[in-house]
Amino acid sequence: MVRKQKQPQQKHKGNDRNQGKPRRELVSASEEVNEDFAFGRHAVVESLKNNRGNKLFLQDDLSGSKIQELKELAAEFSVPVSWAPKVKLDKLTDGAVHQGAVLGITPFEYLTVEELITQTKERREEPFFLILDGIEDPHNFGSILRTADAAGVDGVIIPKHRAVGITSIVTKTSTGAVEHVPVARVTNLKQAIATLKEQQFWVFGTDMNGTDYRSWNVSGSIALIIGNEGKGMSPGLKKEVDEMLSIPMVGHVQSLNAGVAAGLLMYEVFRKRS
Ligand SMILES: C[S@@+](CC[C@H](N)C(=O)[O-])C[C@H]1O[C@@H](n2cnc3c(N)ncnc32)[C@H](O)[C@@H]1O
Repeated sequence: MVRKQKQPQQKHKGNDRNQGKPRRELVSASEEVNEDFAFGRHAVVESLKNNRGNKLFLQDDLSGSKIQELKELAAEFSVPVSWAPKVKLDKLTDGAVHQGAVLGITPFEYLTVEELITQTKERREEPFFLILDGIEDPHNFGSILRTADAAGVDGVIIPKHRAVGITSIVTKTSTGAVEHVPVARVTNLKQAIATLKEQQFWVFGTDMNGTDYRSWNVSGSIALIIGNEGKGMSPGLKKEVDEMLSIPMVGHVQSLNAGVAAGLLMYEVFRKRS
């Protein structure tokens, strides 16, 4: 396949650093339950650094250097700190593991596909996007975002309906990668793919009957589609791709976990482009 080159450019989200000190107060955390939250230390740190924090809850019987670091970061970004018992933090996070740190955050800002393309092309000649065709499990999505950040993926495109968005579990599972990987959310993936093709992207699908991914030509601007955990890729989208790819399997199971398949494929691009 002939692949087109793009001009280098520049990036998206900025971190507005505010000054100031956190207020230290002991509160009832239940007053904040209607907010979006990030929890787990890595996720909290990354959300604070990305200036999305509006109130930090720390477990009142914890201390030490990690808690101190969080307090200092909150101060740097003018985020008030409240101390709450573990049981309150458990309530805020629905019993999930929060490591003593829960941050009230502003809602995640999704991009449009057009914004994603424009922003990415400002800094990358040959962008690599991931398209998630109906990933429903927040742990899969979070783990895919974590690998996407590690492997240098330029952006992720998700559908608005019948798929998980950026929830607090996704944020936690991504260990903060959600603050670094731009995510576009669209009402129609077919339309998004058409937009990518207009911009000279090569679009690749995945299932068990495609070309061996080891012979994948990853040059040019590319987008890779990962299918739903149960149904795989929708048949309508398979018709839109330039090529279907498969990861060979020699055992007894019928397919890999979506996050594992996505990880192998993301790192194949990384390996071939490095
Ligand atoms: C659990 S699989 C879906 C299985 C589904 N029953 C099917 O037939 O496609 C979820 C997604 O992971 C990716 N995947 C899993 N195993 C794969 C493999 N061996 N080769 C390529 N992609 C794979 C595909 O994107 C697939 O849609």
